[in-house]
Amino acid sequence: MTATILDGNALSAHLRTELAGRVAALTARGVQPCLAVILVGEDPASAVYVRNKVAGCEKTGMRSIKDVYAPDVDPAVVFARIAELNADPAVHGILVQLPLPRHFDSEAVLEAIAPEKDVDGFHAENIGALMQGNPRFIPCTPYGVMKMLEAGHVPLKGAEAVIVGRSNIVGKPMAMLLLAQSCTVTVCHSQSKDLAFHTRRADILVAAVGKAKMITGDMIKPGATVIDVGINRLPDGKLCGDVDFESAKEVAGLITPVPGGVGPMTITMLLTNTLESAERTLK
Ligand SMILES: Nc1nc(=O)c2c([nH]1)NC[C@@H]1CN(c3ccc(C(=O)N[C@@H](CCC(=O)O)C(=O)O)cc3)C=[N+]21
Ligand SMILES: [Mg+2]
Repeated sequence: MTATILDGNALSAHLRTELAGRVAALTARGVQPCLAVILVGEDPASAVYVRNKVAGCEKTGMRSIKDVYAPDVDPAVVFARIAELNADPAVHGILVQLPLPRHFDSEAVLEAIAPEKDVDGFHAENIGALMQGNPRFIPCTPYGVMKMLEAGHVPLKGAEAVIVGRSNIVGKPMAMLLLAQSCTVTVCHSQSKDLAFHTRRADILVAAVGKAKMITGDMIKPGATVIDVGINRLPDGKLCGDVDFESAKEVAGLITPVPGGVGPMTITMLLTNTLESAERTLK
């Protein structure tokens, strides 16, 4: 038996059709959702992601603003622009693409974004609200993973969930969301002693480490749901995940591909957060 694929492109297309309807309804009431994206520097992968975000806005009827700065820009210029976007009532979401160049204090940049426009969900206030079980914006990648688990009818209550990776962007918020759904959650990381011992116990395995193909079939419990958050570019230019898809698909019950899995869902949830931010302005 080979695993059933959880198709992030198909689920995204479905969700974005629903979003477009809500965007049209809100626009008819005089509020067109608007996302502002700030990109500093010319990292080609970042440029692709930002282009996908802007295209996602266009296709769902949202407005977008894209500000691109030179890699050596004075951070004060970016802080001033964030302040301007914070104060602009026509802007509902602000995203500063990460990673930022080294002369930036990334944390300070994220904290400068108005929490009610922080559609990434990275501001300390929003992370705190998520931890308390009262989220304002759920970080887009873990939010997309939860939607994929829902679409796959994956049972969560009491399930053993193992997350590999402890980043602020994926691993930590992922743990909070799965915990809120009553999974038993284990978070593994680079210092974990016997990684395979943990991963083999997982009913739900989330790989978010950034190491190509590091999760192999022998590390997976038969029938498990395997969610691959990794996006690694191989020397030949091809994208691959943190999971070795070829061996994993022979063991897993459900699996997400790369590309076409979590990546497009991340953008779909960004659009969702932007729409919801705009909807809240009418409440
Ligand atoms: N402030 C901020 N927010 C982010 O959400 C954020 C960020 N910074 N920095 C970088 C990461 C990465 N990320 C991706 C989004 C979409 C795809 C995506 O669309 N992937 C496609 C393939 C795209 C390609 O061809 O490269 C796929 O997996 O099918 C990937 C990665 C958002 N990030
Ligand atoms: Mg990590």
